[in-house]
Amino acid sequence: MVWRPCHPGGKGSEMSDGQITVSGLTKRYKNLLAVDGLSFTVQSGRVTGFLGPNGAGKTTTLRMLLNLVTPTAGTATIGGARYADLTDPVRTVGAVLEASAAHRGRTGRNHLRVLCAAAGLPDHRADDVLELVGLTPAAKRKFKGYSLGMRQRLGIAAAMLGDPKVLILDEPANGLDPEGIRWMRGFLQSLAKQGRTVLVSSHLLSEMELLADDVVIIAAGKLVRQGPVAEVLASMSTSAHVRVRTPQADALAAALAGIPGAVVTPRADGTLLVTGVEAPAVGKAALAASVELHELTPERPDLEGVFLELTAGKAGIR
Ligand SMILES: Nc1ncnc2c1ncn2[C@@H]1O[C@H](COP(=O)(O)OP(=O)(O)OP(=O)(O)O)[C@@H](O)[C@H]1O
Repeated sequence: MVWRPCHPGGKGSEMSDGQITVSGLTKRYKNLLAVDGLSFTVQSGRVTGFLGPNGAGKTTTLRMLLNLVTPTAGTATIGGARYADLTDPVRTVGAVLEASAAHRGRTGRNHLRVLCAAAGLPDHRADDVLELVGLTPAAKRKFKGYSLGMRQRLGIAAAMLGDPKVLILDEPANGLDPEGIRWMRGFLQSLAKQGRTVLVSSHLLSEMELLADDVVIIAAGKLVRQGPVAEVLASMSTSAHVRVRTPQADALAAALAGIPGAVVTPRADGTLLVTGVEAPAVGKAALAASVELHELTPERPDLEGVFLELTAGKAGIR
């Protein structure tokens, strides 16, 4: 086989056929609908966060995408084809579903060379991907001496051997230290910038807010919300609220009582949570009532808040 790297980045079209389309995807285990008529799309050139409470069906969905689990109904395609029908799966999709496992006595480099041989890829791809994930200095060290972070990088290196258009990762940040997480974020974003499709499941919502362009949120096997992170957050802006610090809490509550929809709730940290009214109106009411303010901060919901609100009561571990 002749190795022709894709040279992503220069020509978007080379990488543009990596859309993932999940349509009516369903998986039943006896009485349990692990995935229940799920439909969503994942675009190339973007990092998409796949979010859901424990047991929501994320791993099962990813495994169906990769033909590791047979769907009860529905389809999952990558670039228009089911995984099983891909003509060149190694170049089309790379996946990291769990922390990398390798022969303990084998070096990282040899582990990757074995995978190259199995996939019909040239040996030098092992060195290419070690470089890509910053593992070159550890290339000749044995796997048993690798830290968890290094094992995660090795797993990603293995997924990148075929220079795939699509990368699928299940909880890649698990067990990484802050530096490792920062590296992962930059790495995945750079792959998306090259036009690749990056689908990453995670329960680290604050991290997802930094990492992802789009999110797909599921609960109890069903789609709850999908779209660009900014839009999903904006769609929840009705629950925007204002944090107020004042030594005259009662007077402020009285001043706000005249504003329809305004609700004042004391918080444990001594501040007041004001909902149903924007910050300028709170400030104006306080001024009119001569209430002294020490803090007036609009708080937009973050992804964590949105996630909890959208998935509330929709089953955790089933
Ligand atoms: N092989 C199986 N047999 C029976 N039930 C299964 C099987 N695999 C998964 N399940 C169940 O399907 C549901 C969805 O599991 P899945 O692992 O897909 O969820 P998840 O969103 O990835 O959760 P987590 O974040 O905890 O990994 C769970 O209730 C799980 O127990």
